[in-house]
Amino acid sequence: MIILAIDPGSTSTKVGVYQDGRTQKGGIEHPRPEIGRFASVMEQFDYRMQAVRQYLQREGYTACRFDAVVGRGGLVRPVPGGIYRVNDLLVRDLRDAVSGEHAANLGGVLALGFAERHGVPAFVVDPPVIDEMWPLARFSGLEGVERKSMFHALNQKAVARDVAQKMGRGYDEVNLIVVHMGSGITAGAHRKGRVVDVNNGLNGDGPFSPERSGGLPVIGVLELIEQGSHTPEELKVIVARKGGLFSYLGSPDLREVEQMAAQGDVRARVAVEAMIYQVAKEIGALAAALDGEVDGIILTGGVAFSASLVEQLTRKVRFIAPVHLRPGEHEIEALLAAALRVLNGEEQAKEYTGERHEDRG
Ligand SMILES: Nc1ncnc2c1ncn2[C@@H]1O[C@H](COP(=O)(O)OP(=O)(O)OP(=O)(O)O)[C@@H](O)[C@H]1O
Ligand SMILES: CCCC(=O)O
Repeated sequence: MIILAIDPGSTSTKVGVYQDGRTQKGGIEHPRPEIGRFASVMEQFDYRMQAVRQYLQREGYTACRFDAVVGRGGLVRPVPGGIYRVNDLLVRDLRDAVSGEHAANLGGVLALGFAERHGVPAFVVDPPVIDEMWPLARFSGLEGVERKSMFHALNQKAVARDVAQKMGRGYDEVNLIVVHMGSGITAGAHRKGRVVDVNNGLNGDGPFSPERSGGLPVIGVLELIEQGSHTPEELKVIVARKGGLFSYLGSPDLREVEQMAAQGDVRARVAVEAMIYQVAKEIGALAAALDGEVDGIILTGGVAFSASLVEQLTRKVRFIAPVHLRPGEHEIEALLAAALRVLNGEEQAKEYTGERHEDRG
């Protein structure tokens, strides 16, 4: 059995190949000036196809016949968690960016691009739009503006299942707070297998991150528009891509920022401390949402590779529950394992119908 997994991120495309029990993982970096040439995510399709093709050639997979291709799910309409066969409707909603622009929108279309050449099925798994929020979490405080579920669902669920298993319990038996810290930061309350509350970093909700603003004082933002310094369209881009560490220091790269701090840049040190402070507050809020019944806190994503950040954050939140580290992302493994479950007949792929799903139970 040979399966190809494709996981597009904002500046890289990660690739995985499963072959008879073994997994090979790798990736292609896309320098910001190169990727910045494209006006939209979908315009990158040919460029990313070519990059994956070159990667497969380099690694000696040219003559391979894949049995399935699986991609990271994108911002389609809200759906229940699970594995989805890539169909025409799903491709249309990814192309139309019905729930917003994100590099992940390329996952399903790239998977289909390769699958069609091999005459095999393409799947996506646990897209970021999974909606399992309970009703109270949907309130924002203003009628007509609702909090929406959009988060690093694939990685959060993969590490949560892994930690639950290490605890000797099922994912649906434990309460976990999972914090994915990458370019964006999302923190989810996983209550017995269901993500009942989570911040949507792309929409200006939750802690600030390397490149997202997180929640902002609304009046301050409105004043920026009144003063004419930014249009609403510009502000939407800033909130999702040019906020956080980037806005304070001109870099969304925590490694670079930590270097600046180590060389005595006080602004860099304090900005990182502020990010840690906000993440800790978010974890505290989710602990309250779970009535204090928290079996573990999981720190994951690229930022969790920073020993100093993890140490400072752990000191602030370990009174809540034991802290587990799963640095980096575990998306390729989760994608390949899901496709394998479908091919082995252990799980059925769902049909994407484009109907909006909200778990309001
Ligand atoms: N060893 C490290 N030490 C400190 N920071 C790191 C390290 N490795 C990666 N990072 C930081 O992690 C961030 C990127 O994380 P990651 O690769 O998970 O993000 P992404 O895939 O671009 O976005 P996302 O995870 O939000 O989809 C960057 O700010 C990067 O500097
Ligand atoms: C994956 C959606 C959340 C984010 O990128 O911040």
